Amino acid sequence: MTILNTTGPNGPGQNSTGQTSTGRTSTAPNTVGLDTAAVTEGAISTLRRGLRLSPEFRAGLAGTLALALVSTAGRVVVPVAVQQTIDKGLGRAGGPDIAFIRTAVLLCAVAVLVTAVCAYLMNVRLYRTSEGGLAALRVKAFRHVHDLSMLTQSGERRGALVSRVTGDVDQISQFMQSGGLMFIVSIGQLLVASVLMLVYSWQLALLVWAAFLPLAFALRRFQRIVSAAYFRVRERMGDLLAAVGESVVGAPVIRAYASEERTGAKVEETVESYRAAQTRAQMMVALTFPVSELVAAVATAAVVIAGTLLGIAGEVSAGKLVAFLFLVTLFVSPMQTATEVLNEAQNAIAGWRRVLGVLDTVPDVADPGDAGRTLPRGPIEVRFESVGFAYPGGPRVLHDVNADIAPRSRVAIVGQTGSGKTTFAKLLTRLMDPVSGRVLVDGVPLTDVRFSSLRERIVMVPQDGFLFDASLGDNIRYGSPGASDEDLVRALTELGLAGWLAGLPQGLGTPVGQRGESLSAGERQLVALARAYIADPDLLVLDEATSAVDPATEVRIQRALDGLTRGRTAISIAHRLSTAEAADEVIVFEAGRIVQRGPHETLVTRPGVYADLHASWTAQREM
Ligand SMILES: Nc1ncnc2c1ncn2[C@@H]1O[C@H](COP(=O)(O)OP(=O)(O)OP(=O)(O)O)[C@@H](O)[C@H]1O
Repeated sequence: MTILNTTGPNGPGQNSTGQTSTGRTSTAPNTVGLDTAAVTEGAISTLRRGLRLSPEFRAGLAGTLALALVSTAGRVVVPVAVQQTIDKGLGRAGGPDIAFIRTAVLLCAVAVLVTAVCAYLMNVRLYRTSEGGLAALRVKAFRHVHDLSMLTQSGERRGALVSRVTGDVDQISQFMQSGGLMFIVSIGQLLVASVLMLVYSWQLALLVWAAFLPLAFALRRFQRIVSAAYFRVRERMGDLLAAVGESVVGAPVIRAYASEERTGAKVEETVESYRAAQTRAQMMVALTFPVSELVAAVATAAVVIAGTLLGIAGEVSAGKLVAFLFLVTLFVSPMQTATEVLNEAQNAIAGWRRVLGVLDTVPDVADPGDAGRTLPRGPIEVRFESVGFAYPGGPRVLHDVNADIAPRSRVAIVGQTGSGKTTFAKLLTRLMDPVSGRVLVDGVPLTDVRFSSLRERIVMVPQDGFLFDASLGDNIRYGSPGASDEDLVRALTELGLAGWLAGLPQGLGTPVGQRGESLSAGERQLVALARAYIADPDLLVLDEATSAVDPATEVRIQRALDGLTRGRTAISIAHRLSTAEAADEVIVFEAGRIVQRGPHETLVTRPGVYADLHASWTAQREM
């Protein structure tokens, strides 16, 4: 089935057993809304799952880690050189050994150079790997969004959905490229400094660890609080994007009703919420800076005092004590950057959770895939068997709907607003699955038909045929990507639209503008009909547009509709009296039930819902 106003083909994401790309099995096929289970998941588990899902991030990690090790090992060269220079060069029994000092300085210079080159190479590798991983993650998340049903998508505001695929992935990017880098270097630095400290003086090493151990534990606990704060930040960003997006898309309505003030206030509210959440999170992180500074100062003072005492007792040489002070600085700086890394990591994990929230969401309308059936070509027969439907969390809106629609028949669906017509059409095109009963096409349950076959055979033309910011020809071609310009011209001619095409300034090349704004409402409908015609489906589901058009366009639309529906099964949600009159059969809905069906001529003579609707249509037309 194809909804001709929306997207291209669905991307992969779910297999025939109902598994998502993350490997979770669906336990609630009717679940809608994005998965929020990840919110309660631990940081490490999120990180692990995220990395498992994006193996690209791990590509060449061993090489990068080796470079990180060399570049961090190089950092201890200076303290070692200082220690050697003092103890062996300057403190030699017979006076300073200049040759030794020169060699030590030279070796030190070479080591520093090697360290710098390794650090550069490590950066380059990290950037390459992380950008590759992020691009793959974006594509994966985007494709999965398209696998989700309309119902799931409508549970999440569009802007927030966009933010999950863009902003949230960016947060991961920042961590992978700077926080992650700092993380690797910091761990390496901590290890190397610790080992050397142990070699120089185990007593002083224990002293430094004792000073920092409580801080390490405190940071671990603190991480959870910061994590929750950053999750709120990401949520507020989603709200902000949704509000801004809505205000831009709805700009004409906002202007028409002079509600700029109200809309502005709403957007400002989301900006303010984002600011408050971000400030709160950053203030928490900022608190860790002075605390770690304090601990560093205490550790340095303790080393100076204890080191001096050990020196007097002859257990530590002057060179080792000076080198130790260098090492304490090396040990302290990862502790301080840990807060920064924590900041980046929490942000990234919050982002990752939201991206995983998309990927974890099981598509509730599943493609049977290769296990599914392919429908043969030819006019389609439709059958609704005791179909019931309720939107998530809502009451039943369709009750025990039974209907048989013969191949090639033109059926008009009519009823008061809210009576269930669109819901009926959505079930027929498998945008949603019934809560009870089943829908069959050519005797095959819709749930057994593979999406590719469904899209080929069934086409839905919604009321507001969405047009992409491309040429008229390209918009029509969405119905059949391989169609040539000649095919398009032939299709338009067969629909009686050759005159209209000839009147357009650039013919098929005419740009339609964003959402087709350069065309009139009637012209947009013509494009939607031509798009459906070129797709050549066997079952057409038309949600008739309600927008008023001029009489000439009305005639064109009617002619195009006749051409489009000829020889196919066509089910129209009729908003026009003429459609119901011209149909082979009319199905009348009231409060989610089919209350009447039959030809217009019969129904119009019987007292009932249809006769009442017809009377009010006729009265309107005569006004
Ligand atoms: N996405 C949704 N979530 C919750 N309830 C919905 C949703 N869409 C429709 N409904 C409800 O389902 C019922 C049937 O709606 P439906 O859109 O099928 O009516 P309709 O006959 O097509 O109306 P209209 O002629 O105005 O388009 C209504 O009560 C409506 O409020």
